[in-house]
Amino acid sequence: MSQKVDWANFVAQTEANLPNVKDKADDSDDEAPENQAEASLLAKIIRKGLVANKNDIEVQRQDPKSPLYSVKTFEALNLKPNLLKGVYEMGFNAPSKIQEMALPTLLADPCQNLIAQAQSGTGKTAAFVLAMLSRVVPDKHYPQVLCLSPTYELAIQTGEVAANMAKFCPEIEMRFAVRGEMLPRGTKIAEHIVIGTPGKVLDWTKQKHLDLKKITVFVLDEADVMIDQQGHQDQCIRIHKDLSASCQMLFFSATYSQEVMDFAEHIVKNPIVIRLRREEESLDNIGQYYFKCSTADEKYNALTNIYGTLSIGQAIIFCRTKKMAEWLSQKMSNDGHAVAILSGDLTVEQRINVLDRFREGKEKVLITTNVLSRGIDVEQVTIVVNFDLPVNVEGKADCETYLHRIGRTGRFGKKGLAINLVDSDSSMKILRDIEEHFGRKIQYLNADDCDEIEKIGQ
Ligand SMILES: Nc1ncnc2c1ncn2[C@@H]1O[C@H](COP(=O)(O)OP(=O)(O)OP(=O)(O)O)[C@@H](O)[C@H]1O
Repeated sequence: MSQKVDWANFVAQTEANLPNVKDKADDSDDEAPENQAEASLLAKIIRKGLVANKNDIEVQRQDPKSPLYSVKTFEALNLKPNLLKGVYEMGFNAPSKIQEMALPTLLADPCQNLIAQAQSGTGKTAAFVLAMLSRVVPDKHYPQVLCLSPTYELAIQTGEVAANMAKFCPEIEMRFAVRGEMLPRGTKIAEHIVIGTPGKVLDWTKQKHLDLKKITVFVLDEADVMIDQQGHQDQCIRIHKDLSASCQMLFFSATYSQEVMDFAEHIVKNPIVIRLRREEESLDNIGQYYFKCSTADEKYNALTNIYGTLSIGQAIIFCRTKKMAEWLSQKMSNDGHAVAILSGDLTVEQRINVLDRFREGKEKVLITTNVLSRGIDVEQVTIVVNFDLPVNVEGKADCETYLHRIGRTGRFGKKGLAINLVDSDSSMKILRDIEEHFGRKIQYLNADDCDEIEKIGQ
């Protein structure tokens, strides 16, 4: 996994790819406007929107309203020299706003508890991983840091970030507590950092492999879903109860409902609360559009029409259910469109394999469910498609999940696109509710109205 944001290279690559798409789309405009117009228009939007400004990140760093704005340097944040080396090796030149604001609290002595919210892709993971690595006392050979993630994939990704950052700290040892990891009876974990999912961690504490009493730093990533979802909530509360009173509690997420925030403040003693910007503002970098279709088949056609554009960079297509993801992937493959699928039905090995291939760019278009809606960081994802809009158990708009899904693009100051496919009055209503929730218009992508689209793309 590449941690380095190489904007210039990405722009160069994307621009190198664009003429083909444009040529193809322009030709098709003449010959088959019905079928190709959407692809052509999308290509224009991408040209204008995604590669508009080569110095974009630097410009954002100077803008006090940007999540990348920061007046400090990593040196000023008092990191250990070998950690600092690791941070620079990852290509991080300056901290983002959440890193600048959270790190003094994360590293404070005596320890401070923290509940932090900052938008997707602005460096939260990097911030808490730095704290985790900074707190380890290497010559004490027992688990001192526990980090919980909601999914297998996210736990592995966090471990990879930690391993990259600790490149010059070979004395720090880590272990994953995730599905598929087995320990012989009687084994006591001796690694300093344990990163895992709540189910496995609980399992290992019950079997006495893992002693939570000596944990000094507890990180809850995607804290809102961990607190809000019944299964996770029970497990997290049980784990939390076994931690010592002096353990530092660090909660991170891009979204918190008021209820979840109240609960978090109830279980975390005297926390510092950092909320960088209102969640709706985190949509700044992501152009949002929708296609209006009449039937599910039309949705499928719209998707295949823009397939060429999706694979300019990389794209993630979200479906509501595993069954739908399966159906879509099968149908697209049968029709000659290369796609990969990642759903909860795959084995652990298959899931890792698919994600690795996607990260390496061997797969351009990935179909998935909400299992990948949070935290997954793949630099080249330029477009997110909601084949189905996200809904909660009551069938109403799930705005948090929408934000997390589209946050798979537009990461660390980059531009991204979110395309929503709407096929019924009820899905139109969900779209309108999402618009209202964030106070943002989701633009109608009208294949017949080029002028309008040209304006949107600017
Ligand atoms: N200071 C930095 N300079 C440059 N790149 C950075 C910096 N901090 C993080 N990044 C990169 O930005 C991307 C997003 O960071 P990260 O995954 O930490 O975001 P996040 O806020 O945890 O996102 P999410 O809410 O989706 O979990 C990653 O590719 C990461 O390597």
